[in-house]
Amino acid sequence: MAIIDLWGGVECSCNRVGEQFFDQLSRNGHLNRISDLDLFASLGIKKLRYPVLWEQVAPQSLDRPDWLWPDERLQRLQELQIEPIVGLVHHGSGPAYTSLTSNNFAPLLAQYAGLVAERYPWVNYYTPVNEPLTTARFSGLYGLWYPHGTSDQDFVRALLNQLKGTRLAMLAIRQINPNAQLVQTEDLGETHSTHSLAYQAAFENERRWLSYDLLCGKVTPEHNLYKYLKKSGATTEELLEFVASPLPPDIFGINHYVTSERYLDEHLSLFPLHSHGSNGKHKYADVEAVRVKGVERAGVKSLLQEVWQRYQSPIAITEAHLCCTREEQMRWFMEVWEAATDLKKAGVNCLAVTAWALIGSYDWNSLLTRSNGFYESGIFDLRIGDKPWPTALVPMLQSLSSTGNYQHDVLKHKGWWDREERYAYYHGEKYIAKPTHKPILDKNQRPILITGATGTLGKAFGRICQDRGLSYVLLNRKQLDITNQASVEAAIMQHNPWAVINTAGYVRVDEAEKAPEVCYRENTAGAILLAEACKTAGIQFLTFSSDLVFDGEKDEPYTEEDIPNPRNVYGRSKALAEKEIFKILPESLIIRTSAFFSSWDRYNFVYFALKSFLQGLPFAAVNNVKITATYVPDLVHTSLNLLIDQANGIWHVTNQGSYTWAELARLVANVALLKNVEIKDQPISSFQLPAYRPKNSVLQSSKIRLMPTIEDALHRCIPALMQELLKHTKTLKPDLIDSEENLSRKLSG
Ligand SMILES: NC(=O)c1ccc[n+]([C@@H]2O[C@H](COP(=O)([O-])OP(=O)(O)OC[C@H]3O[C@@H](n4cnc5c(N)ncnc54)[C@H](OP(=O)(O)O)[C@@H]3O)[C@@H](O)[C@H]2O)c1
Ligand SMILES: Cc1cn([C@H]2C[C@H](O)[C@@H](COP(=O)(O)OP(=O)(O)O[C@H]3O[C@@H](C)[C@H](O)[C@@H](O)[C@H]3O)O2)c(=O)[nH]c1=O
Repeated sequence: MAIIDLWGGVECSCNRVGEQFFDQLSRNGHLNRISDLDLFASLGIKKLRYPVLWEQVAPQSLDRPDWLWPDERLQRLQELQIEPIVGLVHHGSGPAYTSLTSNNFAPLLAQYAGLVAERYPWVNYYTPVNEPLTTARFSGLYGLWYPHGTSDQDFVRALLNQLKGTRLAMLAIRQINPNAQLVQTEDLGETHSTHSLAYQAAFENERRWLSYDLLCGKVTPEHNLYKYLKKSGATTEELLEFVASPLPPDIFGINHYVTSERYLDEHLSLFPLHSHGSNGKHKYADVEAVRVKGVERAGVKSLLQEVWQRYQSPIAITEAHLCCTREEQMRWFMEVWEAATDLKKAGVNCLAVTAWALIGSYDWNSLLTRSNGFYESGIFDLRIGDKPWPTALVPMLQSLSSTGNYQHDVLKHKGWWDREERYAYYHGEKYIAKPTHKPILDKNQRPILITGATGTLGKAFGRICQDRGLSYVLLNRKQLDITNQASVEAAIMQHNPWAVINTAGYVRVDEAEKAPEVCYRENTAGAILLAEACKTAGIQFLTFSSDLVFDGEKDEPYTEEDIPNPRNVYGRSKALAEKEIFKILPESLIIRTSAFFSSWDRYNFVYFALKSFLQGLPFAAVNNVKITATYVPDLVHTSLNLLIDQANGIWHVTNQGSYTWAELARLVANVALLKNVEIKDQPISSFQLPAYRPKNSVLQSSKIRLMPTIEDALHRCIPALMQELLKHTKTLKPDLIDSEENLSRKLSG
């Protein structure tokens, strides 16, 4: 039985930048997808942080509120027996007829809150203003959000108005529902620093409590920040009003992120420009403490203990979310859940952990100041399928909400925030962590078994499993010959993997025409043997197929729904493998992909083209065959996410975009900033290749929309590839690169 509750929350920030409102609900589509609520209910959540946002219900004036959307949604939550924690303002500054520094903000918010309570008198939990201190920092101190203040005066005014608004809102709500509870959320990350900035860290470590201290009436003239507030424009009356009639939160909601703890350092040159700032006295960088070696982070458990000791009131984690790969998201949530559960067992009144950003969020990497479509998946991923795709976190949360426990092999390893490779800074120096390269990362963690250790894809899986803290065994042909049943069964017996990834195969397309039996043995018979062994062992199986299963007669891209009709031996061996594998193990995951490129190997078209260009040699390229190309690291990351999500069936995973080989060669030259390269466009027939090549083998996925474009991937690949080539290319033609400055910019990526 779980001793704490699982809550959920939809990322619903609606912040204003200039005259533009950035609204997550329309970005993540929840605004028009009520069916999400049923998905949320399937997680076993008891409460849902849910928006009835002021900016959306009464954008023009409080006289003409539009209740259509919240009526429908709150009614559905009642039907689903999910208790809403209603949020009225989420990183916003209110509708355009008010703002965080306007004196009408608090009374108007209270008026709106009263209207909401009248409409939904059964609602018992409210967060009138989410994270008032964070919003006041971004809107009043850092100038990022409206009204774009950059002073202590604006910061304090914005903070006090939000807290006065919260107090008055709860009073108005309790006129209607006296039992209504205030769930006050805040991000309380501790600040660390160098010795010389200890004073600023001490100030910030006091300031982080201000929302709670003010609401609890603790900010008396004796409070450490009372003078600071007065100096920054707060009046004695408004401060003493909080003391006279405190309105302490009924539940202290902590929004805690791996980046919440900060580190201040005056050695600016060490840190990226975007982290530089100042307090008017010193210039310093403000970075996430998790990246700084030698900084002892408090961590979520001690933070929750600190809140408990300070306020002795019910607490809950009201936002737990990590922008990262599946297994890391699972590890982060599990760490927070275990911390809360342990504290509950130790007598702390810790109520729940909230799975935040259930359907993900957009553009937090720009602090919600730009619409670049940078998406972070949540418990559900919006980039897969035609409805929110249940990631591997769904079965985890379903188990936690019912039993309080969950087992998965990927959880038996530390998260990146606890691994050496996280460090980027150390004692005033840049710090490059020495990767500790060992496959079996944790003896009692069952590995992923990867075949094809000497191959392009096999090696890439090894590297990335290491980087992601996923235990793996990478076996070469001697250690596991996929065409030999005894060898396959022995390897599975010996390593007891939780999944098998087959990257082994015969890829010499032209030679296959003359050696069909070897090609079929390695691409078909071998893959079938592995599928049978996985079926017997009851474990997951992932293998790779190719765009060459198609005949190329279609003018449009091929999707997963298209019927294969291979025109060469290699393609036929792959198509047959697909069919036979699903007969044996229908839950298999088969990823069709095409035309690899990476900076980790030299047997790919991008490498050949770049090498010719740098040698000033003409490069002959096919101009009448259209393909999609695939950046191997992107393919591996996506494949691992799909495997951990227990996806099955056929999936097309390539980078987005389609080119002829000649067009791809030109794109490579452009991205590498090379001019005067000689590309000779030639029809495929001129290459007289033994194997037929379909004139169009462009792959597109009707299921997945998360792979970056080919151009974006080339920008990430070419700097390392150039480094590689310049190291090994004797005959470099300098005039190719239009300026040294461009060469160094290109090489630095
Ligand atoms: N390259 C592409 O552009 C591309 C595109 C679409 C799909 N694919 C598919 O992706 C997969 C990986 O391709 P890749 O480019 O990484 O190929 P690769 O570099 O040629 O590697 C193939 C690997 O398979 C191993 N292998 C072959 N037969 C084996 C056997 N009987 N037992 C054990 N290992 C065996 C090879 O070992 P040895 O070194 O001992 O021969 C080699 O390590 C293949 O299924 C391929 O069809 C590739
Ligand atoms: C080397 C080279 C190739 N090409 C063209 C001709 C070929 O059709 C094409 C690629 O040549 P090859 O690498 O031999 O690839 P290929 O056509 O055999 O490629 C295939 O390999 C299979 C393993 C994969 O499953 C397929 O997805 C696909 O990538 O590029 C040029 O235009 N100029 C060149 O200099």
